[in-house]
Amino acid sequence: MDALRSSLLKIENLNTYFKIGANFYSAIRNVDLNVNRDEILAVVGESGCGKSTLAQTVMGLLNPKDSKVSGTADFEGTDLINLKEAELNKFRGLKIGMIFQDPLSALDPLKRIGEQVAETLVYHTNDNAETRKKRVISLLDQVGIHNPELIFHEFPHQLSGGMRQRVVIAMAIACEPDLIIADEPTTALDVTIQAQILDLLKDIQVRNHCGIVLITHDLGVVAETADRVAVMYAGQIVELGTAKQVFNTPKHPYTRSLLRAMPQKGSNGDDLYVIQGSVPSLVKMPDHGDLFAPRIPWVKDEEHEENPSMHEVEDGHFVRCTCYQNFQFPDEGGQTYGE
Ligand SMILES: Nc1ncnc2c1ncn2[C@@H]1O[C@H](COP(=O)(O)OP(=O)(O)OP(=O)(O)O)[C@@H](O)[C@H]1O
Repeated sequence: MDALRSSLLKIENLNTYFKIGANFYSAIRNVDLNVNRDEILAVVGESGCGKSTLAQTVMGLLNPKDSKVSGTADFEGTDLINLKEAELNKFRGLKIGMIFQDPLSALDPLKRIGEQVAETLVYHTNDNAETRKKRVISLLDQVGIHNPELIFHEFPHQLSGGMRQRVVIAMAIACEPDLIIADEPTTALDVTIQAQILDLLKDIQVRNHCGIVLITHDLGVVAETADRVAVMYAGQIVELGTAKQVFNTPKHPYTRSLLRAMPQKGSNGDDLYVIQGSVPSLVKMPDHGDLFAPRIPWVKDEEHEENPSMHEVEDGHFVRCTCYQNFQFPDEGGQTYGE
């Protein structure tokens, strides 16, 4: 199936550094990632792993005064990384739609919904006002807003959180972009609304034949929605595969830890696994070796590669570092591991 999907975005050797004090520190490290048409690719990891920075780097949204970027992000033949702002604006909204976590901050409180959804159309099309209005109402309808003519005239504060996120999605799909980048699109919503928004994203992906990058810290969201999954830790992809591969046969200790830390149905949470430690700040991040090693201290040094590389463990399923090969959690015997 994957071989049939055409590549939309090809990220190669992408590095992002932030200036903190007098120095630059790595936030994204040598990321290689393909996003295909007709797929939902989830990027998962704890807070601070670099998911948003990856999206912002690709979209040219970082402040050049405190960041540096190297590598390429080839979108249908154009490298987005070194594009000037004016050139990037031809892609944003038209070819690539963006959905952010907090719909309220994505919307202007002083503008009516219809006007805001129309803005992308004003920028990218020559439609007259009447055609635009029809299109906006159709878009509101497509994202599941039941009374689009009425909502067209309302202000953001008059809508619920779920409705506002539907409006933001309508804005993102207004020009039928080939790629949608959704950064934690359901995090600010309650659980039942989350499921509806994920269903909507899936419908849009199928209907518009686009590719979607779904950034989330919530593996539950991924299991329901994604075709492929990239697991990020400390700015690196540590595991990549189909959702089935990553969920059914997870390899990297980080992926396995995230899955173990997921609440299970019927559990009261008492037996929830807690991953030791936390994602280090950029300043404290080691600059080589297996960056997850400090959080699995029972694994002997020699089990890690000095410069962990990606290994293909089955077709399309990649894992970083060799430490996955014998990895066990302490309650599986991991503490006596290697003795
Ligand atoms: N402008 C910035 N200047 C300095 N450091 C930054 C900047 N933006 C992000 N960082 C740091 O880069 C790392 C990655 O952050 P990022 O927001 O990309 O992670 P994330 O996985 O998306 O987490 P979250 O879901 O909490 O946003 C973090 O250590 C963060 O503190």
